[in-house]
Amino acid sequence: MREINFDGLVGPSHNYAGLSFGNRASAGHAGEISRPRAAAIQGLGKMRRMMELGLRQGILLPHERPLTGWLRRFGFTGPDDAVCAAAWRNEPGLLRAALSASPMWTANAATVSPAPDTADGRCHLSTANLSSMLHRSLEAPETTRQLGLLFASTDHFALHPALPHGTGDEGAANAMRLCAHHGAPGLEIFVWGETRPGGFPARQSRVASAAIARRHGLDPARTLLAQQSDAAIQAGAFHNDVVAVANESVLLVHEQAFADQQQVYDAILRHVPEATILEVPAAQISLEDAVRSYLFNAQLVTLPEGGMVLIVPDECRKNGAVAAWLTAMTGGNGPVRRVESLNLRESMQNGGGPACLRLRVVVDEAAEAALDRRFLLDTARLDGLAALIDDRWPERIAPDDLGHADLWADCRAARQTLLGFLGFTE
Ligand SMILES: N=C(N)NCCC[C@H](NC(=O)CCC(=O)O)C(=O)O
Repeated sequence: MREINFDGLVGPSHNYAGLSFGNRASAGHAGEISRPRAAAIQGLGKMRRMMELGLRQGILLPHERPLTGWLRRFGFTGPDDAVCAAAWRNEPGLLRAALSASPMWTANAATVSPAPDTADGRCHLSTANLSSMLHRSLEAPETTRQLGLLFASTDHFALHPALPHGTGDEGAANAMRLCAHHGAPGLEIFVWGETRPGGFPARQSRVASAAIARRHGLDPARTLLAQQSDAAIQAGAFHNDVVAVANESVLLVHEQAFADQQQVYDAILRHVPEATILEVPAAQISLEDAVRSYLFNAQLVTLPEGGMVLIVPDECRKNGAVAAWLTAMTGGNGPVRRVESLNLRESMQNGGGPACLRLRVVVDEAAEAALDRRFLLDTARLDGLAALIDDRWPERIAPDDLGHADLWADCRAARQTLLGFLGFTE
């Protein structure tokens, strides 16, 4: 079995609206000028690198923006542009939400349990409700639609709808899987948090995590619900994947990721005795540096020829403590000897690193063959996408541009061109 990464293609409306309370990068860059074209090209650069490494790469598509149908539910009427204009005049926050390109962070699209872990031997997926943030709560219906096409084969896949709102679920960003190798049964770890009054919100609820494990038919003996540490949430780790990343038998984790660190390590070593836990001490890298650099939001991947590579954002090289730790790690005797760094600055400035931008799905050959090919990339399609983005994606978006009909028209047209190129007729 092997892992396929489905990256979210950065949509043409990518902008900095400061919509995510508790996400320090989102707040810190609010009101700045964004560069959607550069953002999308940076994302494609990561996909290209993954393919060069011999890994299978797919995409998920930007959603319709502005999402006029959603704005209509607030009582705005008339033609689409009149709806958007009225929303901008009366409730600009609603138009900002309806224009967010947040579906690009597909680690939050769904939670995935590969076939070896589930009772019926199919790969189970649950669309995330993303109900904690208004702009992200719009995503689930379109995400379900795309996942329904991509994973249409019920012989191999079972897709569950989003959980009811109010039970916060942010998808794979809060789940980890430890196993001997991708095809072996794994220990699935679901990380949930509790909101402290006056603090940053915890976005994954225990109720949601437990429900997903139940729905996916996981063996309770190989399932762990682990509480995220409050220190991590307050430092800006709004998802677990900002402080931990796992791949096969390796866990890279910050010392302060969980409320009970030892409970997590004990469970891992019980189920995967050969596991390597690379714990980064707070004395070497503080939670603040972890959040600033997004070290743990790396993609840790197994290469076809064996061995693992850690794909980090360039910000890790610029942070002295993190750069020193990475040099020491690759020089040591551990399972991760290679680190590559990529420029994902446009996404990073909204709090999305390499791992946020991808949904990982482990499949066998038969399940892979059943996937909708339109979501899979080869070099020719990647080149075609780059040319299309160069041509159609806005170069820059300033905060006031969000209220202009020209931008709405450009975003709609860019997406239509993309859908046509990829073979989607709507
Ligand atoms: N950690 C993972 N897996 N995903 C990162 C998601 C970043 C996203 N940022 C935003 O939604 C910012 C949008 C804005 O401010 O305009 C979020 O906070 O949900």
